[in-house]
Amino acid sequence: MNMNDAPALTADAGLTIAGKTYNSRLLVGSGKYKDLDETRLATEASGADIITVAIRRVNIGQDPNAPSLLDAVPPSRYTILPNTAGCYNAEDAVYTLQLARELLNGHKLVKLEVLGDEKTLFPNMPETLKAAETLVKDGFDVMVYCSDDPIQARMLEDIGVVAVMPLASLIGSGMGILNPWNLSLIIEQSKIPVLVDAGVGTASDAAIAMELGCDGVLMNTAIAGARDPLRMARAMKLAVEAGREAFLAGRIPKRFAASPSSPMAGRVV
Ligand SMILES: CC(=O)[C@@H](O)[C@H](O)COP(=O)(O)O
Repeated sequence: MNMNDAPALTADAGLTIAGKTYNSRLLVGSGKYKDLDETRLATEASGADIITVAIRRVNIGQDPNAPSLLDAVPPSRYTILPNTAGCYNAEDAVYTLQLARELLNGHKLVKLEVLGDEKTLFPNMPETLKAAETLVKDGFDVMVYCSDDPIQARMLEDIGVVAVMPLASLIGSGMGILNPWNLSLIIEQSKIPVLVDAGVGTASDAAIAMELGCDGVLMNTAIAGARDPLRMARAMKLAVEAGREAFLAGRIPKRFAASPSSPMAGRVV
C-alpha cells in the first residue's frame, strides 16, 4: 500500500454535555493564577472550551469597579461553568448557582460542588445529592463533583444530572488518580459523561484518566501552580488528546510473559 493510500483516522467526535458538543475534553479552572493575563494565556494554551469559575470568589460582574474575569475569558469564546466552590451545604450551593444564573443571563450549565470540610475538601455526598435534586428540578444542567463511589454516582445519574465528576484525589493535592478501579466501575455503568475532577498533578495523570475511558478531565492547580503554567497547559492539552486516542485505539492486554517483536514464522535463516 502506498503511503498516500493510508486510511484517514476518524477524528474524535468531541465531548457532548447536555446536548452541546465541545472539541476539547480538557476543562480548566480559573483560580490560583498570578493575574488575569496569565489566566487568559494559560486558558488559551490549554485549548479548553469550558472554563469553570468560582462564583463566590471571582468577580464576573458582581463588582462593576473591579476587573472582571470575563474580560480575560470572554463568554463569546468560552463556555463559562459557574461552580459552587466554598459551599458546605446544599442551601448555599443552590443559592450560589441561582445567583450565577442571574449574572450570566439565564445560563443553565453549572458545576455543583458541596464540600465536607476544610481539611479534605472532600464532597459531602448527602448535601450534594440534595442540592442536585433541587437544581435539576429548577431546570439547571448540573455537572457534579463527587466521590469516586459508584453507588453515589449512580444516584446522581438517577436524579438527572448531566455529568458526574469523581475526584482523582484531594483538590489541589496533585496526587493523581488514587483509585483507578473505582473510576472504571463508574465509567462502565454511566450513560452520562464521566470527568475526573481534582487531584491531577501532571500530564500523565490526565492521560491515564482518558485511557481509563473518562470522557474528560477538569483541573486547575496542576496548570496554575506549575513553574510554567502556559507550558503545562499545553502539556495537559496534549495528554488529554493522547489519552483519548489511546483509549479509542485499545491498549494491549497486560500479561506477565514475553512475546518477541519479530515473529519467527517465515524466517529466512
Ligand atoms: C472540585 C474542585 O473544586 C475542583 O474542580 C478544583 O477546582 C480542581 O481541582 P485541582 O485544583 O486539584 O485540579
